[in-house]
Amino acid sequence: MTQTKLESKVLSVLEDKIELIKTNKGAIYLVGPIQLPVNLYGETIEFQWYCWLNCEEVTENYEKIIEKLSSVNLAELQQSSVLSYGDFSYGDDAIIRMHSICHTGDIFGSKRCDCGYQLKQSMKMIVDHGTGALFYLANHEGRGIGLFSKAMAYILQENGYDTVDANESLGFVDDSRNYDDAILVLKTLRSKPVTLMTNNPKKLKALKDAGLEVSERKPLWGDVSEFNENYLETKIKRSGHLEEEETCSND
Ligand SMILES: Nc1nc2c(ncn2[C@@H]2O[C@H](COP(=O)(O)OP(=O)(O)OP(=O)(O)O)[C@@H](O)[C@H]2O)c(=O)[nH]1
Repeated sequence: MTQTKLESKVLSVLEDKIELIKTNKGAIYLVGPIQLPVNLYGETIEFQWYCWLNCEEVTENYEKIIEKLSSVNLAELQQSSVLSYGDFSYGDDAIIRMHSICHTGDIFGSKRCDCGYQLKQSMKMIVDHGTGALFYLANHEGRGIGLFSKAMAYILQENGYDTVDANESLGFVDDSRNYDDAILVLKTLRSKPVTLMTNNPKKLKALKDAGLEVSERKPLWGDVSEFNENYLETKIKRSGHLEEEETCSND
């Protein structure tokens, strides 16, 4: 597609739904909220959906950004998004999840990990809680190694390596995920404390280091089977994932 001049109606409809968030590498353009009715365990639940795009260009002239979209092959890249539920900006008590994309677990329902279970269960916990958000982090595949390298890591795991050794044997660190952009989006959407659903202390630390108040952590274990028991055990023994529920201090 070629770059075209926008109709004024298109611009006026879209620009109210775009927010600029400055980063140290440029900007995040956050678009939303968009109504998203979701089929969650057979029930239709109304979420609010936002998506964001990272750009080096920083401008409040959104026309410049929108006009470029058709000439940049965004489908070849990954964009992250967030589903919010209830009064996420102002509700006193909100529960959130920073979910790292897992093509095999989230989409195919692979039982080699617990990701698909965690995704659905966290959405259910948000709805049960009444207010919350699920951040779906699209640049986190394979703990940051990407899908193709994860396939390689799986082959190594079929040959006796655990998750950590497999990543490291391919020249990666065990976990290279970064939460900075998601945290900036979270801060834009909400300033009050949050409860975090995770077993991973690094996610807690990332939020606290960014000055966010995390009032509580909710663990998210489940869907244990013969296919993922070694993977789950490696998370606790080697990656430092936490087993028990606990209240977080904010120091
Ligand atoms: N490299 C690698 N990544 C995996 C494997 N299985 C799942 N993943 C990825 O691991 C990420 C999820 O990380 P986990 O360690 O399961 O969990 P976490 O996100 O650190 O912590 P929780 O918040 O408790 O889920 C996703 O990006 C998955 O794609 C694997 O065998 N090897």
